Amino acid sequence: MKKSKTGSSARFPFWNDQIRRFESDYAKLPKVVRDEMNSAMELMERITEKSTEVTMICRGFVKMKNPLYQEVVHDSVFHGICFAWAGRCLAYARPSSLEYVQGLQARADLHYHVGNWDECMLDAREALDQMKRYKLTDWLGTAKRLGELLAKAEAKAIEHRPEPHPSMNNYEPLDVESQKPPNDGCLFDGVEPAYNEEWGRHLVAKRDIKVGEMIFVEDMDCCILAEEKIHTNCSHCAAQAWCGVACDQCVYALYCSVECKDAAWSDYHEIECQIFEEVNRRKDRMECQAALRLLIKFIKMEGLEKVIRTTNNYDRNAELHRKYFLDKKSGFVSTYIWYYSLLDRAGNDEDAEMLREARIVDEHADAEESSDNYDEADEAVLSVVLGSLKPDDVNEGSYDDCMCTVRKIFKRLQRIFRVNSHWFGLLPPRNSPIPYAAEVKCFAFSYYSSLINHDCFNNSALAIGKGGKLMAYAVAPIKKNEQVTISYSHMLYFNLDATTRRLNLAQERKFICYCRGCVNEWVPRPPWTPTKTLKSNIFQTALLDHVSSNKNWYLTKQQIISNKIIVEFVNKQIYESSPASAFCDTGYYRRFINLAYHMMYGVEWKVPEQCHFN
Ligand SMILES: C[S@@+](CC[C@H](N)C(=O)[O-])C[C@H]1O[C@@H](n2cnc3c(N)ncnc32)[C@H](O)[C@@H]1O
Repeated sequence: MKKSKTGSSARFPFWNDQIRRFESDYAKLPKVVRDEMNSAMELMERITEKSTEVTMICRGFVKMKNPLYQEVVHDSVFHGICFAWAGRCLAYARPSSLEYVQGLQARADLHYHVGNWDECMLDAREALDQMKRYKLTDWLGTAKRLGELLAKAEAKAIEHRPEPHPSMNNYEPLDVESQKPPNDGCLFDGVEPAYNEEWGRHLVAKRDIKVGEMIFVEDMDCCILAEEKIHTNCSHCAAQAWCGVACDQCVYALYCSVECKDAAWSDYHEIECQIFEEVNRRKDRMECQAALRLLIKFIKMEGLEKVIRTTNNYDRNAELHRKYFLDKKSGFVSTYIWYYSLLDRAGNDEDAEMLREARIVDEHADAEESSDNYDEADEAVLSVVLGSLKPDDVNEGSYDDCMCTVRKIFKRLQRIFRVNSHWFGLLPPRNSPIPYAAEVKCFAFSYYSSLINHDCFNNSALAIGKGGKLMAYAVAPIKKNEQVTISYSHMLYFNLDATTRRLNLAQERKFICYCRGCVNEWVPRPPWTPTKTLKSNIFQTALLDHVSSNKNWYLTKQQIISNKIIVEFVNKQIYESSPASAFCDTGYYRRFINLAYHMMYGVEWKVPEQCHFN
């Protein structure tokens, strides 16, 4: 291992140990990977007093012993850990400190190393701004290095700006800075909500939609951060909040800007604030926090009494309210009923029975919503809400009745969040040759996204952009009148058979999947007509041997990733032409396999009956 210029071995003795243990592994790595690792190590050394984190990085590094990982995944994992570490450093350092600037610089450098030019420029610019703003003494020559890095990244960004794929003739790339929905509305003219007995509520394409085309962009109604993002991202819009502002009262909720802080305060945080920390400690934090925020918003809209009256009214005449099923927009009653009725979709009782028999759903799941189902933790939280929002005319006598209904609504909103919200990942670097797995950033809930059904070979994917906008974009061509679908699970990578996929969905999302892939093992056709099979290269020969040895018929992730031709091809087909990354999407991977098979053997990939998950 290259010796550090700054003498880090003395500062981080554990590193010597790692060097001894992994020198031989290291020697086997390709030079390019070694160089990258060395430069990343140097970057880490620049930031002092973070030895615990650096130790963790090295431990993570060490875990990657599997030789299969070395060439492709090793360095990406390593970089991933470094990113996380630089991020953490930023989160804990004071924005006015040089350490913070160095964190930004390290991250900018890492972005540069993995070819993430735009992000590199953003970090470098922010670091320079911070130095200027806080008049920091530049005793390390940081400003000069940042200036050079910025210039290098700008040059690279121009050189590497991807050409839109020819299939994207009419595609206008998304303006990531503003991400404003066109025509002042949420929905592009391509899709509309629909309802039928078979699929319940769903979205349907009104015209042919091309790969990469934006389907809708909308504001989210509620977003709850994943555990590991609580200290780094905005609690209101999920954006990164490195220089964020915390709530003045609880000092716990973090926001990316004063605008988000004010919006959260007036929508729900004014009340949530009193119990924020407590709710954050709960095992069911996500659904509890979401239900609480929605409940507070509703009560603030028209008052507690109206909420209770509308709920009771709906419960008595659920069928009559079907007219609101697709219409959320006109007034409190329809908005509220639209939310509240989300669970009442066309359901299959036999499925529910099967899930109960398999102990996938709790036998007492229905009792969950019963107003008698008394939970002390809920009670404490709800009494704070009622105490703050109770109108004067709710006297002591009717308080218990109120509490009963509020308890029921709270439980139901929790279930709605579990069923109708979706996870949103971080967008991986655009030009990265390595398909990063998506990192879950938040679970969010919005009108159109809550109507999208699942398909194992989904034709669209969701992403979250700056300003907390939720967007859906096509990852496969969508025909007029076809249902627009996403994939609900990031566990469905690759070649799982229908039974395994269904089990996974049943466990994660509590329903039995009836998508075309699960019902009759449908697989998508490639979007082009193959002219010839590629000449076999070393990789393909090895792969054929591997496949025909019959032990492992399937392709391993590493094998597919290693094939640069395919990576390049798929990049062109899907990734570069998409406004957001298709890598965070699971249907993408299955399509990837299909394309890979097509390119290598000129045949369509069929899912075998017996299959393993690698
Ligand atoms: C986010 S909601 C989608 C909207 C829903 N169809 C409705 O009417 O409200 C998710 C629920 O829709 C149903 N669903 C979605 N995709 C499905 C599929 N492929 N097969 C069966 N049910 C599905 C499941 O009941 C699931 O819990």
